[in-house]
Amino acid sequence: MKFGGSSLASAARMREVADLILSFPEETPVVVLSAMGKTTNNLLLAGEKAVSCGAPKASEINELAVIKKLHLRTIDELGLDSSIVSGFLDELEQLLKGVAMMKELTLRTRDYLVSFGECMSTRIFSAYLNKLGKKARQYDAFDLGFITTDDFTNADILEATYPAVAKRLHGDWIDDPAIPIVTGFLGKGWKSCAVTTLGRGGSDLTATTIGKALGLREIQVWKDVDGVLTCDPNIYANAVPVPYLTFDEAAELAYFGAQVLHPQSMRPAREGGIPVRVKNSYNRHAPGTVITKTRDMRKSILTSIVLKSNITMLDIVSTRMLGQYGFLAKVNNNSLVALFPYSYTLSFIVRRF
Ligand SMILES: Nc1ncnc2c1ncn2[C@@H]1O[C@H](COP(=O)(O)OP(=O)(O)O)[C@@H](O)[C@H]1O
Ligand SMILES: N[C@@H](CC(=O)OP(=O)(O)O)C(=O)O
Repeated sequence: MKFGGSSLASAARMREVADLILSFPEETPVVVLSAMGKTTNNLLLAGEKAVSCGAPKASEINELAVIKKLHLRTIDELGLDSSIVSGFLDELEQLLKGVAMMKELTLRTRDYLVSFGECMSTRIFSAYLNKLGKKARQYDAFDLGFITTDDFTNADILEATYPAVAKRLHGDWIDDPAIPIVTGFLGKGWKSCAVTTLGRGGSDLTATTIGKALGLREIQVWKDVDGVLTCDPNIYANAVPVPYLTFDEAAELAYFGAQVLHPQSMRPAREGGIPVRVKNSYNRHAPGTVITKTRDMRKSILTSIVLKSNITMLDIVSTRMLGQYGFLAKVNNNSLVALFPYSYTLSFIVRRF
């Protein structure tokens, strides 16, 4: 079960999520959590401000105060001990001072900086479940076996992750059963051994990776909408849930910008043949969207519409392309979104910078 930042924005939401998990007493879920609310955005903003504010002012960055307030208030309202996060909050402040001194925020430091969000949310939630009498154990994905490429801010999960995660979670469960509470979004670079992140929204990928590693029956991704909708609800308020999708359809929607799922997250589920259910933590009885390998295609012609902004369409027309090959190899495809090859026309859709 994965819960995104929108499901964990406050102490009240944490209570609700705990209640939801405990409402399946016969299940033994693995729980994956994102950072609370908008914490990742605030950490990134704080990092950017630190670059230019000068070391003495780093402690006064507004986003740092917002992050501190949210986490300390949540701990207080849940009746937990502030020592759960105080070490992280102190270190975060030191890190921002360091960034301010260096006047530089590398991609590697950026990943370390944002990791504080998931490290804190999982510790708070795990402590809360334990307080409720439900035994839980917190895991940092980078210590659990999530091994990634060293592409900071957009790392890819390596194959070695699956056996490593399975071994650790099985072993711990046999030794001392407790609900695992795992940080989403984070990994460990295989060469650098530094904290990496899986790209924005990467906790969905953490969840499907664990699903495949353990061969689970189902992967549930809990959001703040009634499933994957026919359109982004911020663009069209009357969008309705799509009850069934295939992995390919969901991956395609995510790739073309439907923010609801991480673009890579369908891959492990597809490889493991594990259904993904997208549910609403604010409306738990809504059926949501079930994503599987195949579905009945007879009823729907159009599944969902994605709007992608800042793109340009380029048509290249030349009769010299007829019967030729190797033309595409010469095209710089760094910003390529889609390509339509015809006999002597190439239509490109590229990102606008
Ligand atoms: N086609 C779509 N279906 C559902 N939600 C969408 C779609 N396109 C964009 N969204 C947005 O995605 C949000 C959910 O994704 P996200 O914010 O990543 O959730 P979480 O933080 O809970 O993981 C919704 O609140 C909605 O605004
Ligand atoms: N906290 C990270 C990872 C994530 O998956 O978040 P969410 O589940 O809230 O989209 C982010 O904001 O990108």
